Amino acid sequence: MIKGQFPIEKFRFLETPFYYYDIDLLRQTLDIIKKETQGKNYHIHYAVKANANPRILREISSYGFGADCVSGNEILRAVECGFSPSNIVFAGVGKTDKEINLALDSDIFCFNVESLPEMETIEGLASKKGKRARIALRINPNIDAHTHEYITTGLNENKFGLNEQDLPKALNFITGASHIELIGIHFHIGSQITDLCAFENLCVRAMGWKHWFENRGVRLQLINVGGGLGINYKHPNHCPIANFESYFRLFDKHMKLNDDQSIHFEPGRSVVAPCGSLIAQTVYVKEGLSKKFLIIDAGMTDLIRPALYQAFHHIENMSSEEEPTCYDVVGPICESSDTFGKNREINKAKRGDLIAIRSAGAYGEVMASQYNCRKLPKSYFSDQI
Ligand SMILES: Cc1ncc(COP(=O)(O)O)c(C=O)c1O
Ligand SMILES: N[C@@H](CCCC[NH3+])C(=O)O
Repeated sequence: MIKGQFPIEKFRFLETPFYYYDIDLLRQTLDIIKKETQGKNYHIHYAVKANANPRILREISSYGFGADCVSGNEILRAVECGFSPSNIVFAGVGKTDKEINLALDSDIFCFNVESLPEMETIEGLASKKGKRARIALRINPNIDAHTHEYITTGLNENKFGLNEQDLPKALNFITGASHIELIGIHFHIGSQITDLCAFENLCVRAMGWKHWFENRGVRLQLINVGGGLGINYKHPNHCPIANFESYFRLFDKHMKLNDDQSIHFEPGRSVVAPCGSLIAQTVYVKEGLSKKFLIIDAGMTDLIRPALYQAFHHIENMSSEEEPTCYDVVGPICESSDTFGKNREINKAKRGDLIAIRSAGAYGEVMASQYNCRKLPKSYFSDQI
């Protein structure tokens, strides 16, 4: 841990557990994304699902970026927090009529369509309103993203997107429809992708589909390559920002588009994960038969990723300078999977010590639950405490 990185003295007055967001780090990350995409035909739609905290959303929207939403409520939240509807894309395999109507009334930029029946529904609802909806077809490219099986999305077995064999039917329907306009194609192959080769494969596949459409007389305005860029969960202090330079350079190199065509990106985790930490307090240090348990007051209800995907988060004891000791770090929830880390070397702990679970800014606070009648965690920001 970098000394002085967290305002521990201030933390002592706050009820734990809570999320703490480093706003400077978030801004540094957003600055890099802006720098890497400026002057190119690149558009960013931040994936709201990763963190929908209003303060975080306002920071991101203030950079002029768009939003990628996956529910009607995310659209409402994004607009409330400063994102322009004309910069919102709407994905999801189960868009309801109510959500589609909301998106049509809000005049969002584009629906990322995931099935033939969804496309027919959008056509029908847009027709009733006398509107024309812009759509991009989400294609399942059958690419292995080499990430955890629960967060891979672009394989044939996954529920997302249209399969190759659906595309002629989709195109046929669009040709005869007067209330939808096909403006692009969309992909999202998975999350926490650290092997950039997966994105290279995606570029090759996307260019293939672009030609497929062009050969059928369809000129696409955009290719949306989704999100998925991973971060370094092991070393949050050494690598606090995702490798955006290499990521965007890869698309510069492999996507050959015309001047009037653009690439859209939907990063989530890479934008917000590093800036968030879950701060907890040590309730007990318990000697087990063969191990020591560090029992903290945060649980899987506050951060479910370790329980759900065996995800690794770096854990540190902010209150101790003593020699590291090996602990299983666990929460108070009545589930054995309520474990944040096993066999972790952490500075020797005592009751009351403050513990930081790092890189928790994405899919942390948004996935919190109230199981065991727990309170939802609060959030604090580096420039406000
Ligand atoms: C369609 C879509 N776009 C973007 C994202 C954001 O992905 P990530 O947080 O990995 O960047 C997701 C989530 O995996 C998604 O499902
Ligand atoms: N919630 C997952 C990622 C899912 C991304 C959404 N498709 C995580 O914590 O890693």
